[in-house]
Amino acid sequence: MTTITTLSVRDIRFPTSRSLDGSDAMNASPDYSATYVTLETDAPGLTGHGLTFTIGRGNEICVTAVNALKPLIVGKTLEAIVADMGAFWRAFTSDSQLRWIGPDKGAIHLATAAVINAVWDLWAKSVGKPVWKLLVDMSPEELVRCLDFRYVTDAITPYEALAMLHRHAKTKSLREKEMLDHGYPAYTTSAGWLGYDDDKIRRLAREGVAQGWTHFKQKVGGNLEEDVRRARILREEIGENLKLMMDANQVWDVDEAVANMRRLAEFDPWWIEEPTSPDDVLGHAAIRRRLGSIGVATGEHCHNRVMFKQLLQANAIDFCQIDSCRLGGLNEVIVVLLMAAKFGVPVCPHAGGVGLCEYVQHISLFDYICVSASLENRVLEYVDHLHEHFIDPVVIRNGHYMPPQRAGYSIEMLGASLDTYHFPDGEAWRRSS
Ligand SMILES: C[C@H](O)[C@@H](O)[C@@H](O)[C@H](O)C(=O)O
Ligand SMILES: [Mg+2]
Repeated sequence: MTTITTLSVRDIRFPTSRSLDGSDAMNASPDYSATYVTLETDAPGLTGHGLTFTIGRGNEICVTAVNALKPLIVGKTLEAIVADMGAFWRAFTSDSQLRWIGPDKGAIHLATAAVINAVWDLWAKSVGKPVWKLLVDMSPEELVRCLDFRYVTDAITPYEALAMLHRHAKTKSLREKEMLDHGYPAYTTSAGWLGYDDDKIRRLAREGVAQGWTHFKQKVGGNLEEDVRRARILREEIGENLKLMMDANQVWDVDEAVANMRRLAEFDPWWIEEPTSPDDVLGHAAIRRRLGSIGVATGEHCHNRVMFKQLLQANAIDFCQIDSCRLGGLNEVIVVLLMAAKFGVPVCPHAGGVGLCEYVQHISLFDYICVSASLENRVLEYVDHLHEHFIDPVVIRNGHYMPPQRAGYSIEMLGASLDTYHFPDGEAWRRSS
């Protein structure tokens, strides 16, 4: 038996706002941050790691929320948890006094993701596999037992999920081999941050094309004429044939989104991401209907499976952008992957931030190998920041994520980075104050 003996949590922040990396129309100066969780066990050398991504001051609230969740996990055995992961997830998200400040949303749900993902990391390490491979090697029955379908059975039942997983089970090994050989297709956001000047955008786009990227994302939603100018620069650099996506990070009202995207349509955007409030399901549906040929993408702020269910039922999205920390960890992510596959909507996970690329590669590999069995209209986000702080950073080859081989969820950070960027007393922060 392996008992989880302690949970510790750290407030880690990177001063990315100084270079405006990660800046967008809503988040002018984010400091990419992580609420970083470590689960110690009584098994020699076995620890689990998880994080939730935030962008600065909110991080301390997530740290406090993780501390509140501690009694729900410390003292449990790994064996008892994984024997019925679905039941564990249900219990973990059902503590009545903590659920009151959710339910299944906000700081408590972000904190849930950090802990739940740490459990997956621990589980995968205990069997010596990367998380994607742990999932791929499970039978459909074992997988479905990890999930909680509460509130979504009107869209997908566990029986349907089982049937969907069985449909592709026989051909799994072909897709696994394909992924190991070629990797999972990705797109880059690195050239398009709102705070970058024109020269930097041009240089980064040119470098991106030379590196083999085929899909580029641009931030929009500031001044419309500036958006137009930057889109022109990007199109000049990437040409007509590569894909350009736009991301407004929620700044527009519905009518504004339609009007502004009609103006930007001459640059042939493949999708408009977060055109309006992430909670406005019907608003997304209206924008999608009115824009016609421009796809609507959202999900990085979609906080639970119920919201995704509604976006899918309302035909509101062309691309489903799950976030590995916004949802309550991998269990809830898998429920959304299954629903999206049932509705025929491709999943293009949100990444970037700190650690999100490391997480979502596992999710997209599993999605392709076991759930969707399709790469059509699917690209995984990539941003080239902060990977150097991870023990097992992502590997990109020719615009593709190469499957990680090391056991776990690839989210463990280097001890020196944890010390340097610890807020507020790490060296990186002491220097600045
Ligand atoms: C503040 C962040 O960098 C966001 O701008 C980023 O997550 C973005 O929405 C994205 O799609 O990558
Ligand atoms: Mg975005």
